[in-house]
Amino acid sequence: MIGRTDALLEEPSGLRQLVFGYAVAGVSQGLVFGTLIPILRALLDGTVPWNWLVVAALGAAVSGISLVTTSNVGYYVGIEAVTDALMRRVSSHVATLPLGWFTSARAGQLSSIMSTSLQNLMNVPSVFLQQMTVAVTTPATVVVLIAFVDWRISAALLIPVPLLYYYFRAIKKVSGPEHDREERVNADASEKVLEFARLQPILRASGTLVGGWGELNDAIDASRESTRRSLDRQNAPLARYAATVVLTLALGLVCVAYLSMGGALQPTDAVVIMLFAVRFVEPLSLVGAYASGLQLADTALDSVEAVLDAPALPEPAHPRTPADGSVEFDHVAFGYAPDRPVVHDISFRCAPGTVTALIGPSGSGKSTLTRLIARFWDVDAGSVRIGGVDVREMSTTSIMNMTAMVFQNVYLFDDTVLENVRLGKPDATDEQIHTVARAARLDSVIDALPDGWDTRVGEGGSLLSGGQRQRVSIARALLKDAPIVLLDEATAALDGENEAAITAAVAELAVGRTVIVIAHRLSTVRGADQIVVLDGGGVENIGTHDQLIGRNGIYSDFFRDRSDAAGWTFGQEIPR
Ligand SMILES: Nc1ncnc2c1ncn2[C@@H]1O[C@H](COP(=O)(O)OP(=O)(O)OP(=O)(O)O)[C@@H](O)[C@H]1O
Repeated sequence: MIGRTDALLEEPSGLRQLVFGYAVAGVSQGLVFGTLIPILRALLDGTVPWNWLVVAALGAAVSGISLVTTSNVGYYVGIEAVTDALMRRVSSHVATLPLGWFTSARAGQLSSIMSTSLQNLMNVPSVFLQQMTVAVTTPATVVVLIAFVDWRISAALLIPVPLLYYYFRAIKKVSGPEHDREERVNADASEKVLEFARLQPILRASGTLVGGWGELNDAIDASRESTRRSLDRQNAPLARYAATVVLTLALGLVCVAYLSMGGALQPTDAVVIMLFAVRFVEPLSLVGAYASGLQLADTALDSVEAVLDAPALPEPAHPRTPADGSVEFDHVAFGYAPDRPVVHDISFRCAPGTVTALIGPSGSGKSTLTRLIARFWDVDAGSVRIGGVDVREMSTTSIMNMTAMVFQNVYLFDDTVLENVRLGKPDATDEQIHTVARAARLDSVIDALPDGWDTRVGEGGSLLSGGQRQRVSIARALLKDAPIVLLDEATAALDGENEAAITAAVAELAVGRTVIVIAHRLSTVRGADQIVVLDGGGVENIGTHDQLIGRNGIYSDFFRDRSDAAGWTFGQEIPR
């Protein structure tokens, strides 16, 4: 575990030094017990063993001081050198990962690493490592000291040790997958609780709440079942370990009794060694329980390792600068899983300052294409170019500077509206923010808010409506003033005011910029400079509204089959 932690941190964490400090405490504790033999012998001879008493006092002092100082350093190592340093490593690595890595499952995984896994590691240096090291070094010292009196007793005590080690490994082995399973099942249950809270209006309206919500009940049952199963599976090796500890003590005591009956052991020595034997097994009995804790720390390191192993987005050695804001797909193929392409042989060009509408049935690859432009993932074949430069030859900063994204389900920070817009350009003045707010038709929203610009938007922007959140997102994009805008038009039914405001705001956004829009509204599609119709991950047709209407294909079928197209939304409704 220590080696893995040091490897993950790429520098020594200080855990080895801590083990050394705790070992000094454990050995000195064992030596203090060892002085009992000469002390008792001297007392029975009627002398006061001052020298041994001094040794015992010194041993106790060394043990106490090293235990206190090492565990104090352990707190520091746990908080700063391990937990904090790993959090920083994870955060800085995550910042280099492709945006496509951040699925909602990964976000949950990341949050669980930062909150639970790394917190589990925090106590390892000060508590767990201390208990474990002392529980091993004290009995080890005691057994060596017993050997000075009679080696056969030490041998008897050591016979079951390999068995103890075997059961220790067995407990650790079974608890590994169980911890993983428990972590997954508990994360799922927490996710379901959140979903249950969010879905309240729908669940109540549909009467699904009678008898509880099945999915939540199932998740809670699975969580309980997983904990029960985990305890069950650890129970057998734990019981075997405990029985072996008792066997060790019994062997030691039988050996002492045998030797003292044969006269090989003085009665006083026999009594003290019996005490030693008890002292030998006492800490060992605790070690079994530490196996599960050690595995918990290993599981935490596994999750950290999984994130750190995710390959960073390769940055070009010599980044190139795009000539303009054009976007071009050149025979692009891409799939989320190897050998399962989601889009294939995609080729089209969006000239600078034009609007391209992407339409097509659900799952045809519209979102995937917009995200490939911002290099959420790298293509499997072909090339995505911005201003004539392959995005893989551009620095991530340059791609981010060139593109602004206005997607559905806009996430806002739990801060004021002003600060949420400012994110588009952190050094923007309030005046610049007010100007883009007017263009994004956000000013009317601000006027109606209780504290105007200083109104907090709640977690994720929950205090604003979907349409209002999208206006904030458009204002951000306007403030950023990137030459390329990737837009996913809202599919949700918007009220008249939001609909008109967003249409006007998008029109502002389109002025002088290259816009690639996943279009759901007829007005957007009609007004686009080119419409790219996708089907089954390929380009089915490209042209303007007038051109496509005159050709056979999905687009003209759509208009022919429906007489009143004005109120339709594209996307899911396009027939195959
Ligand atoms: N992160 C992902 N991991 C794996 N598969 C994905 C991922 N995102 C999308 N897909 C799959 O890729 C295919 C194309 O999805 P995409 O979201 O690009 O289509 P779309 O045309 O935008 O669909 P919609 O109109 O429903 O949003 C679908 O089969 C989808 O299930």
